[in-house]
Amino acid sequence: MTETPGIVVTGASGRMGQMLIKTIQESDTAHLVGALERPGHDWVGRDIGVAMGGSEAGLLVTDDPLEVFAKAQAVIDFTSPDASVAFAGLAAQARAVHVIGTTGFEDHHLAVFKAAARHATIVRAGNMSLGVNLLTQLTKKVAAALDEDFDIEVIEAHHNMKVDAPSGTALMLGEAAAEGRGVDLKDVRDSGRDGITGARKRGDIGFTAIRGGDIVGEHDVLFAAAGERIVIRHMATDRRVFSRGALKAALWGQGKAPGEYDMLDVLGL
Ligand SMILES: NC(=O)C1=CN([C@@H]2O[C@H](COP(=O)(O)OP(=O)(O)OC[C@H]3O[C@@H](n4cnc5c(N)ncnc54)[C@H](O)[C@@H]3O)[C@@H](O)[C@H]2O)C=CC1
Ligand SMILES: O=C(O)C1=N[C@H](C(=O)O)C[C@H](O)C1
Repeated sequence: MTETPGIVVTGASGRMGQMLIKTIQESDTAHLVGALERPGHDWVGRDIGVAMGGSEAGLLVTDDPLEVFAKAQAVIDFTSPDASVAFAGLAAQARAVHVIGTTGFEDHHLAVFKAAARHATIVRAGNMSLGVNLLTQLTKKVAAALDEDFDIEVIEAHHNMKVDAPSGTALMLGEAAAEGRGVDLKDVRDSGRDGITGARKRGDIGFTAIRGGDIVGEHDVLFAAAGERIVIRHMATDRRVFSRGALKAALWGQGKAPGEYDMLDVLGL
C-alpha cells in the first residue's frame, strides 16, 4: 500500500496550528509527521495530542525545523512573516511543498518567496477557503463592470488577537478589485483613515479593519455609488475552512513543478 504524504505543521500550538493538526489527524489522505513550535515555547518536548488536551499521539513537539522537514512531503505554515521566510529556505532544501497561510508580509518577505520558488513548490494565499477565493473572482468581475462612480471599500473584521491589518484576505480582495479596474492597488490604496482626511479621492480603494472578541474572519467588498450600493460578503465561522484548504493545497502540490502558486491554482478557479 502507498503511504499518504507526511505533513509537518509549524506554529503547532497556534489557533490555526491546532486546527491543522486535527484536520490532518482526521484525514485519510495525509498523515502528521511533525509539529513545530518556536524555541522556548512550553509545548516543545511534549506529546502533541496531550498538549492539545487529548490523548497521546506518539509525536513530540519539536523546535528543530531541519530535523522534521527532512521527514515531510509538505510543510503547512501559519506562523509569522519572519518565521515563514526562514522556513521557505528549509522546506526547499528538504524538497517539501511549502504551504504558506501566514499574512502580514512586506515586499522584502515576498521577494524571498519569489526567489525560493525558482527551486521549490510554494502555495501561498492570505485565505485558504473556497468561499473567499470565489469572492475574489466575483470582486474582479464586479469591479470590471462598474466605473469609478462606484467607490470600492473593503471592510474586514477579526478576533482581538490578530496582529496584522488590513487582513491578508482584505488585500487579496483589494488586489482583485484593482485588477478588475485595470489599476495598481499600490496607486489607489487608502488604509487607516483618521483625523481630517479630506474628501474621498475618486478611484481609491479603501480598507477598514475591525478587531473584537472571537470573530473568525468576515469580509465585505462594498461598491457604493449615488443612489445604490452592492455588497459582496464572506463570513467564516469555523477555522476548518482554512485548514481543509491548506491540506488540499499540500496534496495538490505533490509532484508539481517549482513555482509560487495560490489557491486559485489549487481550486481551479
Ligand atoms: N491564509 C489563511 O487562510 C489564514 C491565515 N491565517 C494567518 O495565519 C497566521 C497565524 O494565525 P493564528 O494561528 O491565528 O496565530 P497564532 O498566534 O495563534 O499562532 C501562530 C503560532 O506560530 C508560532 N510561531 C511563531 N514563530 C515561530 C517559529 N519561528 N517557529 C515555530 N513556530 C512559530 C507561535 O508560537 C504561535 O503558536 C497569521 O498570519 C494569520 O493571519 C489565519 C487563518 C487563516
Ligand atoms: O488571523 C486570522 O485569524 C485570519 N487571517 C487571514 C487574513 O489575514 O485574512 C485569514 C482569515 O481571515 C483569518
